[in-house]
Amino acid sequence: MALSGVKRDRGELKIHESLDELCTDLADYIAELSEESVKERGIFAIALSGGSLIGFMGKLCEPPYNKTVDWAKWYIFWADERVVAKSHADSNYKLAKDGLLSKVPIVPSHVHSINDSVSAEQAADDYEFAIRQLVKTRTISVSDTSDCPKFDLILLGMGPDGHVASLFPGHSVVDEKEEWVTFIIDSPKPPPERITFTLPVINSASNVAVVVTGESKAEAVHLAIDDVGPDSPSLPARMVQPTKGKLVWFLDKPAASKLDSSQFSK
Ligand SMILES: O=C1O[C@H](COP(=O)(O)O)[C@@H](O)[C@H](O)[C@H]1O
Repeated sequence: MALSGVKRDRGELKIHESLDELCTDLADYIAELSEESVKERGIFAIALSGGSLIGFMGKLCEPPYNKTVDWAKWYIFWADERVVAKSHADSNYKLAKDGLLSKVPIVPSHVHSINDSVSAEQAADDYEFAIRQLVKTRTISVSDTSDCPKFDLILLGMGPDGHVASLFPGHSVVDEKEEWVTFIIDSPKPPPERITFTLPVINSASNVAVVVTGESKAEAVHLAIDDVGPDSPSLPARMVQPTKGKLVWFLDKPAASKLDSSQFSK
């Protein structure tokens, strides 16, 4: 690993020499959290994102992880989803199914995807309702500081504009405080209709990992992590600040290339 450090208030930074190294480190991290969570409460409730993230999780489908991870204890959710058919190329569910879920022995009834046959608003309401039922049975834990669900792990990607899940910079959805799951119908990145976890839910998780690669995202990484002062735009990625949970950034060197390394504490 090129550099690993802790940045005050911005969590742990893991900067990798290569994508292969990042993928191995990410698989180790997820496998360890799964083991801890299953030991502690018999369940691992994990929320995925779409985009490049799923490809980076590919090593979980290979030895040793495909045999050592307790897949039967996994419950799968999505931190954001596009409101398209599950068979559509833009579907985050399809991406995860093709790249991960179909390759490991996850219990089909543990996979909680959205209702894709209703409006974005209804899909968000239905998804929040489903999560509320699973919080009642403690399949998903509950935060002790808010009434929010406490996922064992939420995995996020980040766009070059600094969006995470489907929380886009300057969109009112970023300010949503009441709902657990909300919707947008005017996403600046296609497709336009999406549902997304809100920041209170993301920030109530036990663990949040943000996985970012490539030079095109270096400026957003800098704005999301460095001490940039009050006049800089506050990106949704910067608002990812788990209240009690642990935040880890998985970066490659190009994505980390604009970080102010003098601000690192090793
Ligand atoms: O639209 C989305 O974009 C982000 C970032 O995707 P990436 O391909 O640039 O990694 C993703 O995390 C989110 O889930 C997705 O809906």
